[in-house]
Amino acid sequence: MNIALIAHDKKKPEIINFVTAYYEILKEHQLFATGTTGQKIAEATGLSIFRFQSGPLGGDQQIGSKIADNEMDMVFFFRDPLTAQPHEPDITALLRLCDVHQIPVSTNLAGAEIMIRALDRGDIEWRKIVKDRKDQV
Ligand SMILES: O=C(CO)COP(=O)(O)O
Repeated sequence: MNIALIAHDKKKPEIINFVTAYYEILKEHQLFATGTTGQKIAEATGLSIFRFQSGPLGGDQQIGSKIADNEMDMVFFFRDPLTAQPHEPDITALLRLCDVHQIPVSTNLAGAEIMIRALDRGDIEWRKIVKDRKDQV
C-alpha cells in the first residue's frame, strides 16, 4: 500500500512515536510524507520515505494529487487543531480529496491506532481491487 504520513509541527513527536511503535507494519509499505515530517521520521526510524515538498510549500497539494490519481491508499495526518496554519486551504483540500475518493484518513493518534491495526489485519485490501479495476478502465 502507498501510505502518506503528515504531521503539523507540534504533532511531529507524536507521529514519530507512532511510526516507531508500528515500524514492523509500516516497513512493509511504500511510505510518502510531506517534507519536514518525512525527514524527521526517516532520521528517527531509518525508514525509507519518499518526501514531497514541505506542507506550507505545496506538499499537501502534492499528496492530494496522488489521491486524485488513485495512487495513495491511506493517509495518516496528525493535525494540530490549536494552531493556525498559513496553508489551511491546502489542508482542507487534501482532506476533501480523501472524502471524494474514499481514502481512509485519520487526523489524530486515536484514529491512527485503529487504522493501522486494520491495515495489519488486511481490512484495506479492497484498495487493491479498486486500483486494479481502475487500471483496466
Ligand atoms: O504542514 C504540513 C501539513 O499540512 C506538514 O508539512 P511538513 O511535514 O513539511 O512540516
